[in-house]
Amino acid sequence: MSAAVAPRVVLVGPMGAGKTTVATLLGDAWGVPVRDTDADIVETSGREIADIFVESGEEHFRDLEAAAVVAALAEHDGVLALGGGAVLRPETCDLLADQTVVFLRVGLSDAVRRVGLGVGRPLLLGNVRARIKTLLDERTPIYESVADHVVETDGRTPEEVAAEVRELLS
Ligand SMILES: Nc1ncnc2c1ncn2[C@@H]1O[C@H](COP(=O)(O)OP(=O)(O)O)[C@@H](O)[C@H]1O
Ligand SMILES: O=C(O)C1=C[C@@H](OP(=O)(O)O)[C@@H](O)[C@H](O)C1
Ligand SMILES: [Mg+2]
Repeated sequence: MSAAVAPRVVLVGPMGAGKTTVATLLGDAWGVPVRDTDADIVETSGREIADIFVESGEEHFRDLEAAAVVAALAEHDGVLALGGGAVLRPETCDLLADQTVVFLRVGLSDAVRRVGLGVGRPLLLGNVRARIKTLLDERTPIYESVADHVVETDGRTPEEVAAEVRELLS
């Protein structure tokens, strides 16, 4: 059974897919609030994402992220953007089964172009292109498994992507 409060849409996908950007455009278009689990984690922990990874490790970040997803799904009825690795936790995927989930797909070249040097995204430290390729290979099947809709973002502007999401959900 769906919760009484539920996001209108949950955006998933890799770093650089445009989840954060498109969430804001959708919120503006629909006139609903926007949440992003990365921003929620920064606010509740008082630390930047990169600092959490460096000081406390990825697993601790994933714990905070899983808790941020639970809170957002329970409290928020607007647009919700997840971090790219949120789907690594099976309990998060289970929760997404009751939600309307859109997978913003991005290919390797566009993702690399968009994240640049990966500043602020600690998992990309080192060879950004090689790291993104590994993450895309590992995670694409998970994004596909939780998604109700897949929207391609390569070669498209965030506005075009947001327009397709709006059309899909209208
Ligand atoms: N469709 C797009 N085309 C070009 N650049 C984009 C697109 N979507 C997002 N961007 C840019 O890519 C970068 C990463 O976007 P962001 O929304 O933070 O992605 P995510 O939250 O999925 O990691 C930002 O600089 C953003 O302006
Ligand atoms: O893919 C990941 O593991 C991560 C994605 C980031 O969010 P975006 O996907 O919004 O960049 C952020 O949560 C963190 O750097 C880890
Ligand atoms: Mg983001």
